[in-house]
Amino acid sequence: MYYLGEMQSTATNIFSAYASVAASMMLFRSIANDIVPEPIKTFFYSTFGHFFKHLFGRFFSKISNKITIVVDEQSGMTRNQIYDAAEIYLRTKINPNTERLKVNKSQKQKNISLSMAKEEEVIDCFQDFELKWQFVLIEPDRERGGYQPEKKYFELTFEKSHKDIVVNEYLPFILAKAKEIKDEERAVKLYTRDCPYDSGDDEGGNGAGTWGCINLDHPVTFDKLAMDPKLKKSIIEDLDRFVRRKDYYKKVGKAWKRGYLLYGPPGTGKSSLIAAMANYLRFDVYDLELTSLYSNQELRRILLCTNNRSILVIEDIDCSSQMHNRDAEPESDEPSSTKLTLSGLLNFIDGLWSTCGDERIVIFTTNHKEKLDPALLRPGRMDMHIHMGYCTIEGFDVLAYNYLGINDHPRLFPEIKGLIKEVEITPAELAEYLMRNEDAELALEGVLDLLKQKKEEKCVVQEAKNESNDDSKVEKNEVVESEEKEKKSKFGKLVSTLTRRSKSKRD
Ligand SMILES: Nc1ncnc2c1ncn2[C@@H]1O[C@H](COP(=O)(O)OP(=O)(O)OP(=O)(O)O)[C@@H](O)[C@H]1O
Ligand SMILES: [Mg+2]
Repeated sequence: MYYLGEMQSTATNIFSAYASVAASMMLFRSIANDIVPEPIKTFFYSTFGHFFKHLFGRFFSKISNKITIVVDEQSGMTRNQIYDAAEIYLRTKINPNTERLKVNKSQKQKNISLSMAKEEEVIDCFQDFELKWQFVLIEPDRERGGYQPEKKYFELTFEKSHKDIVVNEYLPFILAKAKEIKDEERAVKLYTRDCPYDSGDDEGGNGAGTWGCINLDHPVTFDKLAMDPKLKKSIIEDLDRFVRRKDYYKKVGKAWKRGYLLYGPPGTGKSSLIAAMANYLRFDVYDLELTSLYSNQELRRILLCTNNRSILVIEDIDCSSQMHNRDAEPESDEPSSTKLTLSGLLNFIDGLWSTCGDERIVIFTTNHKEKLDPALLRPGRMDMHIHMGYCTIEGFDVLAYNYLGINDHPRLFPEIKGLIKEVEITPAELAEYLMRNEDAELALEGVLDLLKQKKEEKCVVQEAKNESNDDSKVEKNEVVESEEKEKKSKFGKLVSTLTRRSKSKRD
């Protein structure tokens, strides 16, 4: 047996006595296995039925080439990471016929999880061989009194020939898989500066008074977002590529970070997209309100207190940059290097800070891309510019399915879709109307009325425009006419003056 984790020291002589007995047993079993021919074993099995089959099965399997690794809960004074990883990983392998399970939920977990109960076994497959996990719990002997901790460990049994693969590949695979599951299960956090709650998180990085956090219980996911399907696909691919390219970023000497600029009218889903990204990657979100900051130094301090695998969000960057163009305040006597400026922010994000952490995403949002400082739009600054526009037909399909659970309505869908092509309507407006009635048909009628109203408004605006165009044409014509009249009159005057002069000359 191999012991991973804490090795309890026992008296050497007891151990060696045990070892020699065990060795003799092994030798005896091995000889027995070799000398008892297969037909005799089969004869025994068929003749003495289940009892002997079980007995001999156990006996002969024990002599087979199996090895057992013990994965203790503790590794010295600390927890054994392999034990923790195995516990998480094995939850996904629980056999449906298992009769006893344990149920768990910690504060950091989103959902309830099940794990193996005492003495339960789980069979796993790796590459092309089988492994057996058994959970062992040794409860304290109450009669002995005094403090005795309970002892928990897993026994992992497999064929000896696979020992190297298990140690070098299977156990690292379990560590990686458990991390993936843990990330998947942990609640995504939303950090803001004005949140009164502390994270209660001991992962470090959150200086007291710097960021408070709550769970980001935003239910939005990519499939619920109404947006251009190609754009959605390209965003998901971009995120996937980003997270799997750690080595690539290292190789090309770039900080492992990515920047997105989301722009579009209010209510088109910029904030929803950020939440969908966070839920997809299971990254925490740091929502930074620049108006609450007064200097580049403060910004630096704040940003240094953010964790890896996170999204830093600065919404309405056009407003923030205007507000903090503090160089424009002539009466301010702060040295310009300490004031908060957009260039300070960009330099920090692009500069050394970006190399301090891993898997960082920065997202800026704006309703007015055209108002942005060109420094922000410079190629290479934000890796992807994402336009969130008015609702399209595909977007409506997503919303209708999401809010009403329907894919079609023979009468209302065609009319609604026809109007969606003609008018500008945000997904937020549509969502609001789709939610107004539980009855799908009534909700769709509401949407149709809204769209008709929008179309009417559009027509009125168009007519007004046309009229104002006509007016300006009329005005233009009038101006031309009056100018011509004036010219004519001037010409007339000139003619009459000249005629008068020539007349007088003649006279
Ligand atoms: N593209 C979308 N897909 C699905 N729902 C959407 C979409 N856009 C908006 N919504 C709905 O409208 C609400 C408001 O949208 P959201 O806050 O994401 O818009 P925004 O673009 O961030 O607006 P603002 O520019 O005002 O910040 C969302 O909670 C969601 O219910
Ligand atoms: Mg928003």
